[in-house]
Amino acid sequence: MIFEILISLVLVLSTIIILYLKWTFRYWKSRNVYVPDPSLPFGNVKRVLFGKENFGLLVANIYNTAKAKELPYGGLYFVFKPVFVPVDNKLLKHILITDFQHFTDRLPFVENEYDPLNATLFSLTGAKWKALRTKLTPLFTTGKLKMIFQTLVDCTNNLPHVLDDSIKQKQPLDMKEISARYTTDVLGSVAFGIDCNCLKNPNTEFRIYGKKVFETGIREVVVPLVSVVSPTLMKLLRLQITKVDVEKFFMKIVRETIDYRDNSNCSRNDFMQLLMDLRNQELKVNSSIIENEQNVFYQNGLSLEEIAAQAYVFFAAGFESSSSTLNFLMYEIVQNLDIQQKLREEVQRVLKTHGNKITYDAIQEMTYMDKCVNETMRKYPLPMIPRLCTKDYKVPNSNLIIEKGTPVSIPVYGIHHDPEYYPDPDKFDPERFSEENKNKRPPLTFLPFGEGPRICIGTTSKSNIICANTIIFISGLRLGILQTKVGLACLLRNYKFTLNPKTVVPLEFLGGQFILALKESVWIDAHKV
Ligand code: HEM
Repeated sequence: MIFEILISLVLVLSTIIILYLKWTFRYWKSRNVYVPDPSLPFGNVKRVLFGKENFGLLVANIYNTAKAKELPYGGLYFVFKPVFVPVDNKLLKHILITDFQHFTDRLPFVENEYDPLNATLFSLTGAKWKALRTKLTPLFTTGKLKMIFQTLVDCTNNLPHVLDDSIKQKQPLDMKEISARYTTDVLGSVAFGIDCNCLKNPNTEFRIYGKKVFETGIREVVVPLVSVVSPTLMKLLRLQITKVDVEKFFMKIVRETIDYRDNSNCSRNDFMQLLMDLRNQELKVNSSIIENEQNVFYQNGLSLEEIAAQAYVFFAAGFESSSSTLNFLMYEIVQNLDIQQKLREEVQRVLKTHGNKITYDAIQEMTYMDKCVNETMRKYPLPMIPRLCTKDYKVPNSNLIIEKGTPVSIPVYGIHHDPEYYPDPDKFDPERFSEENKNKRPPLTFLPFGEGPRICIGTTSKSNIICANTIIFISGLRLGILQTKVGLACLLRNYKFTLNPKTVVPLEFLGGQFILALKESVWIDAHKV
């Protein structure tokens, strides 16, 4: 009898869930929004959740199909959560810039009481985000970047040893690993003030925990899933995005560094020092950009947890993006040897006029390198940028209302591979970024750093940012690009590179990810010039 009751209960419950999902899956169709057919119970992301498809590429497919049907937008279901995908170029501008006050946040957001290391600029919301952004923006001025430039160059000191060893031992270089170790050295040094020496010793504690930040398992799929589908449940269950051992490690490092510098009265040219200097600075922030928040928001100096969180996000946000850019660029120039040769000639010629030293000004003079880096970020960007609708939004020239709480996926990969903007999009062609060609494209067709007030903080802004009543002109080279270029100049000045047959061509991306992560490494052979 009990068994029969149980079976009936399960049947009734399953029917209710199926009916609920079926009803949910009518959401976009009833609003006349194109959506690929969802399937029960995962909507459109079954293959993503089972590690078979990259989420950014799924969004790109929706962009392509909607664009082919001449539609201004499309949608998808992340399990049962409807997600909006803008396609039209003008609509993108509204969401990212003009009507930003409707889309100020991104998922997943974080409650800092039980996930302090994730209370970063990337995940904070509303006025808290605005206040912190205003506070941290001055850290990225040209002057500050010039100040830490030598630290970047020092991190390349061990690169030639790694190359010489591989030549001596006739072993190919695992470019993914080398880029990751070099980037860890740079970010460990500039964000945490630690000499990691990962290029010399790949098994340092910093590299081990740095790797853990990006390791994916079931937990790394389930927690972000809950955060997108039900932020309320995330709060109720006090789920933490950061892994506990990773949090402990980074908090310990920051505490020790701060104590050491305070007690020994020593300082360094790095972000950790700049963050420490912000400890006692009170700031009056005009948060009028965020509606329904109090107009003026007072932010106290940074606490230890806040310093740790920002150093951590500089590492987490800067690591994957910068190291993969270097990795993909090396892959492209071993496939296109004429481009490699032209790049090497530029590096050697410019360095000669700078006393054979890699200087800030020398890097800025390498214009062909700039084109190559841009073309790499076009072909291999962060494939999708998330936003969250924070206030109901009526899409211009349509009856559609994007409801508060709806996640928005900006289809960066789709745009960067759209033949209307980039003919023959799979071809690696740095000349797409000549002044003439750049001017031919509409705005918002190159989004490697995002756009609008939430654009990557390590970037140049076309607009000026108002901070504590002072206008700060952010200019010069972006930190992420700067470290990629410094690494590249060091690699190319004395070495040639060819593709090792171990590399799987064409490259394949891992499924189940939000970034373009490679399934297999890029293997290359180094030769002295
Ligand atoms: C080639 C290197 C890099 C690329 C391609 C890149 C790309 C991006 C992108 C696409 C976003 C999202 C922007 C948006 O939502 O509109 C972002 C945000 C961010 N990035 Fe970067 N990034 C790079 C390097 C760095 C570095 C080196 C740092 C730190 C030192 C950094 C810190 C951040 C932070 C803090 C945010 C969140 C900004 C906010 O919400 O206010 N990034 N980045």
